[in-house]
Amino acid sequence: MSNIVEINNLTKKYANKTALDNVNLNIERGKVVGILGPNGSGKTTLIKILTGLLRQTSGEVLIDGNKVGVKTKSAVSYLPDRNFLYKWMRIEDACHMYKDFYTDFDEAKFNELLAFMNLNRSMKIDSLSKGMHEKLNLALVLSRNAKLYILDEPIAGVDPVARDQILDAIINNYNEDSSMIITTHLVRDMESMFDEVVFLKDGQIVLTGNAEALREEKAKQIEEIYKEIFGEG
Ligand SMILES: Nc1ncnc2c1ncn2[C@@H]1O[C@H](COP(=O)(O)OP(=O)(O)OP(=O)(O)O)[C@@H](O)[C@H]1O
Repeated sequence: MSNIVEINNLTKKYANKTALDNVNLNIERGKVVGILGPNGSGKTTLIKILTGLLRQTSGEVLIDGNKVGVKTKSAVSYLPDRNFLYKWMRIEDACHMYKDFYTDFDEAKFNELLAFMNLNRSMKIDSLSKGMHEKLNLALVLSRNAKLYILDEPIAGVDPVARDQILDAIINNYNEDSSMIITTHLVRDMESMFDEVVFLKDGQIVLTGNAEALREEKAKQIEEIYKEIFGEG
């Protein structure tokens, strides 16, 4: 089984909106895949189906050969696009929560990542800035020894210094035996990380391929291809 993710004819409809329209996608093990698209293109819907937070309307999703469920949830380490920690906590408590929830949580790695992010265990969650929150959340998510990491908009809304730190943490802590899916509309900052890219427009994949091959074929950066597809300046 070489694919960590297999998505066949996936459709998700909300009441009067088709958010994903017959999506087919395979993701090979050991790859970093960028899911690229502007607001409303269906990125979060796709991620929520992969993580089991939402049910599809039709189609099939397999992670590591299994339908999304308890087994796949334990194989996936997920960074949601919003904060998931309680305000009363200190970083210390967040660490304990993760240790209790996930048997694959590596506390030593977490401590290393905290130091790298200039955070410490006694800090209170409600005193953290948005960038600090994002760094903490990422430190928690990357400290699991998961088969698949899913990061939803990991650098949205953080300043350039925090952004660089977050990108370095992802690059330095990515283990080549695992796979990573990252959604973003901040393509310029992230494109060097991607092995594969998937352009999602109005719930459909309009272009996908190896990032380097696409750059060569089109003689353009991924960012320029993105602008061409989505018409963003
Ligand atoms: N609970 C919901 N009920 C109805 N429509 C929804 C719901 N959630 C999302 N949608 C719609 O589905 C489409 C895809 O939304 P989704 O959040 O997946 O996009 P996205 O690419 O993640 O956007 P963003 O970058 O803004 O998070 C949008 O048109 C959105 O309005």
